[in-house]
Amino acid sequence: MEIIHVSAECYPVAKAGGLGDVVGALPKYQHDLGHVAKVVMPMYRTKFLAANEFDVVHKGYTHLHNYWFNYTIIKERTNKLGFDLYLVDIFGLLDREKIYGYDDDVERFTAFQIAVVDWMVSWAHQPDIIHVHDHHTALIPFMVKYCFAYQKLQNIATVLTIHNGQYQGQTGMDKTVLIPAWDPWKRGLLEWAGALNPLACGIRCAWKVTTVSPTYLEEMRYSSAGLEPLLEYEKGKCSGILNGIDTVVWNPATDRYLVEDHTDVHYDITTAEEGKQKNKARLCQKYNLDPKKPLITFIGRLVGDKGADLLPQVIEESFYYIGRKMNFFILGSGLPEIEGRLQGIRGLSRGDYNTYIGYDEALSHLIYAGADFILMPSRVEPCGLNQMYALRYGTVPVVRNTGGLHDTVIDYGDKDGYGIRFNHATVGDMTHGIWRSVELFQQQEMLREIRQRMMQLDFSWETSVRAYLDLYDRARHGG
Ligand SMILES: Nc1ncnc2c1ncn2[C@@H]1O[C@H](COP(=O)(O)OP(=O)(O)O[C@H]2O[C@H](CO)[C@@H](O)[C@H](O)[C@H]2O)[C@@H](O)[C@H]1O
Repeated sequence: MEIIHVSAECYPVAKAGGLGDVVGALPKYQHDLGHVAKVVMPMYRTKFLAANEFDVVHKGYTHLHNYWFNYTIIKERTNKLGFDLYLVDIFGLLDREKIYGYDDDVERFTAFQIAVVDWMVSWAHQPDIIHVHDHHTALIPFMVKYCFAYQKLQNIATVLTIHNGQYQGQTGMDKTVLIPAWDPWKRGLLEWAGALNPLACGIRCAWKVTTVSPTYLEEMRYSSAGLEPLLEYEKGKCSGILNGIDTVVWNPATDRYLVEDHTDVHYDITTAEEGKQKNKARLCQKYNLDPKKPLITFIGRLVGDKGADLLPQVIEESFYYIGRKMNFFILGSGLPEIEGRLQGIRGLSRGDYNTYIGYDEALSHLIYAGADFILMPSRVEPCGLNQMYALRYGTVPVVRNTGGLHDTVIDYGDKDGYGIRFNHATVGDMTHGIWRSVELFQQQEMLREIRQRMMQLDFSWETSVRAYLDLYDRARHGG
């Protein structure tokens, strides 16, 4: 099968979160099973671009309403990522350092999608599947079906994966003029709740829709930022497929970020205790924390969906009610008020709290390796990768029982369990989770046993990749 993934992110080219991880891994595993998997993404000005060699494969000229633009498609020369990588360059729109966050993001991602389909129309052959990811690429299923210029592509099966349904890309209906001439009778497919809603449009127009865990699909039917009735209506074509993790990138025995001049800080299941101690010592030394106390961490976007707004109060209350028995370390960036509060409470630290505000891939790997616990108090968690990375690195996930966290973490109090689960994204529930972490840390023998159990778990792409292939087959042949 030939599968074209269209995405705004792909690790290691450009990543802002879990979307990048998934699009950097899934095609690789599809390729390993003998399929042709291609990734098409915008050509941002990232380090990857400067550090690698590319060939120009296509040049085109098209338009975004009355703005005509040239675009260029370049292909990474060596296929070093394990799949064919294509980057779309549009001068003045995509040639920026950051992925998101510009005033003209609607125009940028619409132009990107137009360039992708315009290029595909010129192909001599047709791929079997166009797989789009999240709202930035979710207009493509509509465009190939109803834009007059792209009719040649209308029989290609389209699949939309929802990595996070909270972000839908809504904008004014006036922006529909940006989409090249389309069947006016289909206007209703673009509109949801009075706005142009690319995610809702993708859910309606894609041949199949997936969410990144089965539980999240269930949850979306009663809580999905306004899309509930749509998910209920379209449930026949939706399925939940749990993400896997890239076990080559995320392996404590070979992790390229775990390097310390001349000291081997890698570890596997047989050397986990010692290996984690060494990484913890490095982390604690660097950030002025106490390696004798449990190290409880958080990595992620500092937004309400991740429960990050609760962290400052939880940390303060934990110190007050449980005592200074633990360290906290937070890595993240997001809403300025949460960043500010987390930085503000650094004044409370007695060598047991610190934070790094920003995005740092290498530091995140050191945290998975060196921490004892990772906190995920998410209000919404479509799948969550942090807990799966943590499990592979022998770090106990302390999670709210929701979405993909429900599907991947069993409380250590239950049969064959290994994590700590709590039910509500509240300060009380989280603080109780922290208290249980501190208690568990004091029972070192049990913690060792749990660590062994966690590190044996298999969250590789193996199963999920087959589920996607099966879904593609059903999309192509009906069913
Ligand atoms: N400041 C920082 N520095 C370094 N690394 C950082 C970082 N902040 C986050 N990361 C990294 O970004 C990734 C986060 O992935 P998640 O899947 O947990 O969340 P995200 O909400 O981005 O993804 C969405 O898509 C994914 C993929 O489908 C779903 O798992 C998830 O539930 C959904 O919300 C991890 O690799 C993490 O280490």
